[in-house]
Amino acid sequence: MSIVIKNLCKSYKGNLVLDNLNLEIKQGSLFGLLGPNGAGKTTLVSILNFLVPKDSGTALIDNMDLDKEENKIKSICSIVPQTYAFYPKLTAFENLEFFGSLYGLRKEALKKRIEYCIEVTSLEKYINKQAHTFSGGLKRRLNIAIGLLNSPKILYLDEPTVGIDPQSRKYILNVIKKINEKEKTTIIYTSHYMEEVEFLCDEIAILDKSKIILQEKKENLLHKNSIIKIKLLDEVIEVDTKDGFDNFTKMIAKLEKENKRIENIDFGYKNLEDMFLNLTKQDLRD
Ligand SMILES: Nc1ncnc2c1ncn2[C@@H]1O[C@H](COP(=O)(O)OP(=O)(O)OP(=O)(O)O)[C@@H](O)[C@H]1O
Repeated sequence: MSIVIKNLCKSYKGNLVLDNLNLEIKQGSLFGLLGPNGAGKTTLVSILNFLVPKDSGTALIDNMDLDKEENKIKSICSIVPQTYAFYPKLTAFENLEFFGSLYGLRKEALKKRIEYCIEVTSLEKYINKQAHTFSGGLKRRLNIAIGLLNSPKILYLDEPTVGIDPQSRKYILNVIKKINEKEKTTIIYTSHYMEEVEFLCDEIAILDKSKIILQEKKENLLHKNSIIKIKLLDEVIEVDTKDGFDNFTKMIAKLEKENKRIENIDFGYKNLEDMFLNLTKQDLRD
């Protein structure tokens, strides 16, 4: 279930949020969408889920046109929003039953799907408790369980680990990995937590100032991280240190022996966060 976005534009009252945005997400990908506050991540995800209208541009979801196949697209997609999307006074089970019935699930099919969603998110002990009594981590898990009810082929998760402790975060990340691996669900994951995205995603894009400023496979990004550039007077030597620093120390010794003068050494980005801050610059966003 691939996603192909072309020249997507969106403004809110003259404030340009998405400017001719182009993006491709492959089927089965665990795709990390990063960006500073206000970059437009939620707007993009909301447009793809018919929650916000676009101004112009096209999007194909599994080869279906966003402008023409709303119902079919809705039937294969699901969004787990940043905010809690359930009724606090209902129990977890009642919430799942209610939202499952909105998807047209009935009787045995509904029961089976609810059981699956409860199992994946380990909510067994809490299904008869009212949702407002849940901890932050449990609320997030219930949000995800609801998002899985329609067996989505594409699942959008908008900052699903905000405000929860490291244990719950780790648990939720593993749940998401499992869904991607077992059900081959394409996952679009927005987050501010770089280490989460580094752990979870196989491809990463950064949205900043209304454009995609980087899209790369994670392995390529990590490979770039391991490259040290030694700048001489008239050449740049790249040393890959992914297997350790032996190559680097050998190269330095060789250059010394050859009496080559080193002008500068660029150690690259320390990690994804370092790269993110470098690319999006460090100024504070509103
Ligand atoms: N309904 C709206 N009306 C007017 N402006 C909006 C609306 N929704 C979002 N915006 C503005 O659009 C810009 C992008 O917001 P959006 O929520 O899409 O960004 P984001 O990348 O998801 O941010 P965050 O990481 O803080 O959640 C922001 O400047 C925001 O203030």
